[in-house]
Amino acid sequence: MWWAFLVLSHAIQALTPSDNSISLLTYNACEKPLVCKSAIQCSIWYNELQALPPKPCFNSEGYVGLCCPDVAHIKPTALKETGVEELLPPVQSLSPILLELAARAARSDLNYLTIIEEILGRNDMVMHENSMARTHSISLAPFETTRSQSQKALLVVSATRRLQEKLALSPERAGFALQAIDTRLSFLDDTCPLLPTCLRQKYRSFDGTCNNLRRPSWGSALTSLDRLAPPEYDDGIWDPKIRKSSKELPNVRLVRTTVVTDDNHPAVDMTHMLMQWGQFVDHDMVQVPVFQTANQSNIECCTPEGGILSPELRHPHCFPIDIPANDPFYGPRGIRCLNFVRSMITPRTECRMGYADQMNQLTHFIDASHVYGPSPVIAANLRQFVGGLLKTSVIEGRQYPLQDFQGKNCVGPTRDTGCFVAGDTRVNQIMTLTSLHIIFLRQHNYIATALSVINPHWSDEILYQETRRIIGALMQHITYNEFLPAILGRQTMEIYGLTPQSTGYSSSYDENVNPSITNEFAAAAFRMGHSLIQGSINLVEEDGKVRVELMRNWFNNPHLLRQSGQLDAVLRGMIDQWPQNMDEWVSEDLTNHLFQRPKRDFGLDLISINLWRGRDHGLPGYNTYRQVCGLPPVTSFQDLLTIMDRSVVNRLASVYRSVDDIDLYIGGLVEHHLPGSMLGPVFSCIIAEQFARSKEGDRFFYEHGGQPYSFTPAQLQEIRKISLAAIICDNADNIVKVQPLVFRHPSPTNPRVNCKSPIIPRMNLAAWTG
Ligand code: HEM
Ligand SMILES: [Ca+2]
Repeated sequence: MWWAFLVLSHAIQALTPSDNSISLLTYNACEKPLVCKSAIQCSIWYNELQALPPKPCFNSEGYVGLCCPDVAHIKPTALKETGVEELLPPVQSLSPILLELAARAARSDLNYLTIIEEILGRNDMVMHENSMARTHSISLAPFETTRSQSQKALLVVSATRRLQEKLALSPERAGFALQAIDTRLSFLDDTCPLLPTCLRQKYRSFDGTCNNLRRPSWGSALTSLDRLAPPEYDDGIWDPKIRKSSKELPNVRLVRTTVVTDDNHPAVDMTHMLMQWGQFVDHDMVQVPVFQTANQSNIECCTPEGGILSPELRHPHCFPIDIPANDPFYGPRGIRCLNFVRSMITPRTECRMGYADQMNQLTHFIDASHVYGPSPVIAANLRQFVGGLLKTSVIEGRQYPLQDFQGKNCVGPTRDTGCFVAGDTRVNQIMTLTSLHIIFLRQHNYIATALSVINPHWSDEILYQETRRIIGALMQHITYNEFLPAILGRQTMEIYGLTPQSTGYSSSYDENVNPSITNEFAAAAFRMGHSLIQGSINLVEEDGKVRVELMRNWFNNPHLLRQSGQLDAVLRGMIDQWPQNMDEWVSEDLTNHLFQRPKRDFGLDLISINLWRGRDHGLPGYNTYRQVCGLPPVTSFQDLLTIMDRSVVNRLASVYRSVDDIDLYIGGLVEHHLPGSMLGPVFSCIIAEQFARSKEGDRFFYEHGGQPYSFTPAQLQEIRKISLAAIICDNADNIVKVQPLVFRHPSPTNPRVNCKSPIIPRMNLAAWTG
């Protein structure tokens, strides 16, 4: 074992009180194969280090660090693109007349949809302004450009359904065999997305196009999610999955109330900031919008009294969640329906007919699109076009994101003072998330200003783009260096080639790896973060006094952050408070009170929504993904006893008919964790595979060398010094002490230190002198 080499001398506690004053004369060498690294550079080994008395040392630059192993690398294993042709059944010879008929019928289906929308609109079947469903729809609203893309996919789906009817194909064959038909050959040629022409630009495009020079649309905004396993739509094409082996699946709310309860099981080694980073990076990676009507109204599927709208009054994209009459929470309140609108779909880049795929309206890459915006138009609105800076609003001398005084997307006092505007529309969802948007905005302006001093000759454009490139790299570095090791554990990191290097370039860019977000990641596995959320948010004042706020009172209401000292209180709270563990216990603030409106005592249920979203996307069940992940499938509930707690298995068995019916989300949520990880094997596999493709498939990934515009080795070393701790120290209003690894709870290995301490290194931007 590597740690057998550790020679234990000083305890780190001895260092912390006077950490600024340690003389370099007390330099400690590390015994090989250990090397002296700052805590942030040893984040990946945190679990092992914590089990041992720490050995402080000074690295060559004078930073106080820990003796840490030099990380070895294992070959990455992201799935390679096999090429559509290899997957397709032999091309069928369909007559051009049949194809034309199907295409024309599809166009009339779409016209029919417009007529239905008109009639529903005229009859006032629209969503109430002040409803919890409205708050939900804010999180999932399409951009203006999104709709036309989705209309194209609706045409392809309709034409596929018409062909299915005509040819009397089974659902199994319809979704797959019809992929053999290229829409460009079939009077649907206008549904095929145009490919951009690419130049070798130094900077990422805003919409992610031209990252892959051979496949310019890979990973770009408005393209489809990829799949690890083929969908199981009810009709094989796009109808939601409502049964398995001809038997109806259990009601999702019943699954949620039977299996998921609210109980306090905190992860005491971690902090709530871990949860919050998860959501922050998620909002860089994926947003699947839901349908709105042609005039951009939100779709309502429930009656004002809480029942399900009758089918003739319901929009065709409604997929309302049915609440059992005897539901312990909603039952007594007379609520029998939770609003749910289907996810938008988009044509696949290969322009094939066949089953539907959902759309990601963001760039799939981790590129800080949530800071800058996922399109040139959105990005331009957020820029000052002076000095490389982003626009801000200044409140009592402090920088905040822009405010939208017209929009009515917030509740509480924020409704009158204006919601914040950032590169992602979910910025106001919960103030802990908003606080990260604020400090990343400030970090951008801080770096742009520093670069303008170093390089007075740089134009606004160069200052902006160079800073944007650094911020994108920081997002990636914090995610791979601090966040993923805490979630996945070191072993999974290494198996999937996710471990950041300590020096040099990575050579893992592979133009055959599709960087797209997978449907399994977005609609199930990464929603594991919902289990980490604390229903109460701690706010810690400068003097250590703690105030507690219930999350249910703060959805889309970030006004508190405008008040002096409150941004710091939220940030201090997050690096102090534990998160909940990833398991079947989830806070009631999310499972009964999500987006609760003022003066109400109920909201939505995020876990039911997650399960329903999986069925909306046609995701196969948990057992399928055991096989996708190389694990043996289970054949009975008995088999699950080695994988989950007995009480959970009993509860699953009481709602699901067969183990094959278990939804991916609930199965992944309740698995026993892998050693050193917060996740079980199936979620680990889906999440690690995603981050492998997000690395290997991203030409601009910060560690990649060999690209015409890779960071220089010196710049890369500076980026490697950065931690979320440093970003908090530099951009909060007045936070003076943090632990170096903010996702980990303070401990002797990770003690709170002064922000100015050399234990928390900073980038030296002189490496960008140009
Ligand atoms: C207070 C915290 C959070 C709230 C209120 C929240 C709420 C939501 C809501 C309402 C949705 C849309 C559900 C749907 O209609 O399908 C969603 C989606 C999602 N959430 Fe969260 N979430 C939170 C934290 C997190 C965290 C910590 C993570 C991950 C670590 C996460 C990952 C995701 C993912 C991956 C999606 C799917 C995104 C998409 O495909 O568009 N969330 N969340
Ligand atoms: Ca992105």
